[in-house]
Amino acid sequence: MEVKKRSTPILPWMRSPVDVNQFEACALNLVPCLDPRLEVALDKMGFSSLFPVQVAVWQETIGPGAFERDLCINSPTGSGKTLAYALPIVQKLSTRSVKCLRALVVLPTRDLALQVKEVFAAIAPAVGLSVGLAVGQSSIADEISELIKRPKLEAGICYDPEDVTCELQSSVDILVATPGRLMDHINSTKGFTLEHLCYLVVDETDRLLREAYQSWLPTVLQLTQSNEESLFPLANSFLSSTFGSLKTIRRCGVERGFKGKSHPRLVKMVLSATLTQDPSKLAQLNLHHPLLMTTGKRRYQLPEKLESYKLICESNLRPLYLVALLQELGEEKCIVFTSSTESTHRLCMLLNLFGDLGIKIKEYSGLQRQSRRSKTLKSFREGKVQVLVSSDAMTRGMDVQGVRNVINYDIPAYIKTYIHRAGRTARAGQAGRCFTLLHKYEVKRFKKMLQKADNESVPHYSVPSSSIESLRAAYNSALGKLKETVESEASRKRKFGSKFLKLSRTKPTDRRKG
Ligand SMILES: Nc1ncnc2c1ncn2[C@@H]1O[C@H](COP(=O)(O)OP(=O)(O)OP(=O)(O)O)[C@@H](O)[C@H]1O
Repeated sequence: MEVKKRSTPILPWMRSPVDVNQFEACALNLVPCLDPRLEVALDKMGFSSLFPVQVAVWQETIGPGAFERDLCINSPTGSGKTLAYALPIVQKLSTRSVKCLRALVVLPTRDLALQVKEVFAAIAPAVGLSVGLAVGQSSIADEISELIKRPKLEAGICYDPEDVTCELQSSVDILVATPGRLMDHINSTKGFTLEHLCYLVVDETDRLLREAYQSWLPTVLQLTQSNEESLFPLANSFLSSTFGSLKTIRRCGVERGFKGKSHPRLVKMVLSATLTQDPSKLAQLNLHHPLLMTTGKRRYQLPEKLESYKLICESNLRPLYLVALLQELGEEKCIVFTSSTESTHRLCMLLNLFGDLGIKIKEYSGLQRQSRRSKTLKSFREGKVQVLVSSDAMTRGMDVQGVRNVINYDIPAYIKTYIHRAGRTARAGQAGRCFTLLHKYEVKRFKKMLQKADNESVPHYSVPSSSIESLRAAYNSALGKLKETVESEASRKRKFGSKFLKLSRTKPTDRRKG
């Protein structure tokens, strides 16, 4: 007997969203109330107009009725969600007189946070605001010195650091952070406070809500609520004593509160191309009278100029089909997605053992060190690398100019994954293609999955059999070399592992230092 899956009830406020499709792009000089300094900054970025989602959010956040409601923005990949929240926040903070941390943007990964920081950094200085980053890219000490301003000590007078804590002040107005590093600063950085926070952005919300990351969200919400509401009275008294006398409208509101609520309240903006509708997940955000902004009627939407194709092949011939396809695509920037870090590593090695394909291919995955990943990403952005073989580390939010093609070497398990992977191309109104390599038994499942994004028919893409045949000899030789490379890697790991084990047994303190 078929068991019917119970559908999750939709929250009432989600039933009447604002449709972003009703908005049109708007030339910068026609955007109401836009600060002329920000217009110049946007112009320098090469932007001549605001995209529809940016116009829709601007309308809700600037002018009468501004930010009366928290915003939940569900708009396709590449539609410009970053600027949609960055621009109103920067414009709203442009009139602030005292520097303190007033806007916090949280993202799930370091590379994404870096990307978003660049957007803020391109506009915020134009109105005298500074932006900080807390992602663990540098040592915690370096990060603290970027984020917290120390008082200038008079020559010859030596203060005890405990005595100067009341003078500590934030060096930044806006902070872009990953949850882990944010929690490090909350727990141990003197002078780091969220008590003046006016704006909280949770980007890639569904991903961030899926993982608890040391309870970062409840902690942030508690530290920004009025004293009456706080479950952390000790934390609040610690913060008040460290921050001393700095009075902002927000802080006074938090202190006084009104019926147990702070006023002005903390404004929240949550965004994703696949925003969750799960009431229990959304409840964690404690949204105030939320307004849903979405594009079209469908829950999942692919970019307008994205073309999706399926390529059917035998499982054991997939590498051959991939190489033939890459050869057809030539030097166009392309991302190849696999289902795991392990297969990313092996596939990238195999492709590089194929002989001279005339394209530079690199790996990008969670298995690698951050420094290595950042270097690869930079080369890919600069066009020195044309093909990136990636695990799902590259799936969400990453914005690389000129990516014309995405290839799903492994079929994604969920429509959400398909949407985010495919969304690395066809961004900002550009055209792009997404190819999915399938075994014939996977075709039905793939079709069903894409129907959820209103993509009924995905045409076949065929690679001439002559191309496949001509690659067979090179493939067999590459497979042989791959076996040798994998074996030598494994023996190196074993050697390193036993050395490390010996060291860790004899010198426990050294290991901790390392
Ligand atoms: N007004 C604009 N004019 C021209 N280009 C823009 C504009 N706004 C954003 N862009 C560009 O559009 C691209 C996509 O923007 P962004 O990364 O914010 O998309 P997104 O909606 O957040 O996508 P994702 O869901 O994948 O994270 C970026 O390259 C950005 O520079």
